[in-house]
Amino acid sequence: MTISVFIDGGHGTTGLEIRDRLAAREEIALIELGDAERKDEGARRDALHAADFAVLCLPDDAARAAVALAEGANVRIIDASTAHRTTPGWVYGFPELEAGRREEIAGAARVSNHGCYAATFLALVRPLVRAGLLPADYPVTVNATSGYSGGGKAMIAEFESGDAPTAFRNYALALQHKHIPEMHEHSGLDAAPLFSPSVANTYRGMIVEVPLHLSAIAADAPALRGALAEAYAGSRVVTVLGEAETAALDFVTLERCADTDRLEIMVFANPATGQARLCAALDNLGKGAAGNAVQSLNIMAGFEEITGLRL
Ligand SMILES: NC(=O)C1=CN([C@@H]2O[C@H](COP(=O)(O)OP(=O)(O)OC[C@H]3O[C@@H](n4cnc5c(N)ncnc54)[C@H](OP(=O)(O)O)[C@@H]3O)[C@@H](O)[C@H]2O)C=CC1
Ligand SMILES: CC(=O)N[C@@H](CCC(=O)OP(=O)(O)O)C(=O)O
Repeated sequence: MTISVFIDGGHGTTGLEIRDRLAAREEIALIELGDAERKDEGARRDALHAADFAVLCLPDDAARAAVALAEGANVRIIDASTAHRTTPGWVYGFPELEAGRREEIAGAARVSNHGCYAATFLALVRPLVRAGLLPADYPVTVNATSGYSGGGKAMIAEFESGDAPTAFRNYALALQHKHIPEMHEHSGLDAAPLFSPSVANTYRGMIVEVPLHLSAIAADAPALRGALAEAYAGSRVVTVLGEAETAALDFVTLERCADTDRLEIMVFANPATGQARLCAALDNLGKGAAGNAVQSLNIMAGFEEITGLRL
């Protein structure tokens, strides 16, 4: 079977990454627009109406407009933007997050790709809330660092301007960020987490950490690790490091999963202090964006789920 795929925003950071993963695949025919046409509404409408699948790699407002342009077409859409991540009628496209989610993605006409920070956070927290190990009323804090490609073309240009502004900076200091609604809604937590993101002067990669006081949750590290391992058993994309593997680590680098589509989870803990750090690493452009979009496309089209992924 051959499917046709249009990447709207295909010249942007995420769009090019998805193109990289799809271009060589015989079962996929890409519908591509040249520089003169790629922002032309008529050309984009035609492409959206001609394609079996469209992947939107656009700013939020442009993604909403693309969905309107696709009205009346049979095209099935994966939106990589933030626009539809908590929108009724859209499936939250994180296949590993819930039992049955793959099947929902497989049958969906509208799938929203998860946010990069949100996916990494949810991968850590959602199985623990579901298992009752992390009480829904626990006041969760999320510390996260991204490579600068997370900010798209504009931030890449800023960091690569030849006069790199900084090695590392925090942001979202007004305690608002576009990923918080999906982090809250899909975690099962009562309250929104306190999200503390930062960006480092390296192109790609991400680490997300959730610190926990074990005395407040009545679960120890083996129980947390066990629940996470059970949640992702059999997945080649989301993996949980065992106790010995974790103990051998002195640090986790931002680049740990860079240039891959993997998401790796580690549970660090000290029984003497009763403290733990849930930690996960991925590539913001890999499982955080393009890798996950391709995984969802594979599921929707009935292809082997990990075809084209960098594992
Ligand atoms: N970068 C990342 O790590 C991640 C990004 N995302 C999401 O993916 C989406 C794309 O992000 P990213 O690739 O980083 O952004 P970029 O800025 O790198 O790319 C966006 C692309 O969209 C094009 N574009 C803008 N408006 C229109 C329009 N009206 N019609 C057609 N094309 C248009 C831009 O054109 P031009 O080239 O002329 O500027 C650009 O090529 C965003 O919603 C982002 O939130 C999701 C997860 C991670
Ligand atoms: C470093 C940086 O600026 N990152 C972006 C988030 C990455 C991204 O594009 O988020 P989506 O997954 O929602 O698209 C930010 O904090 O706004």
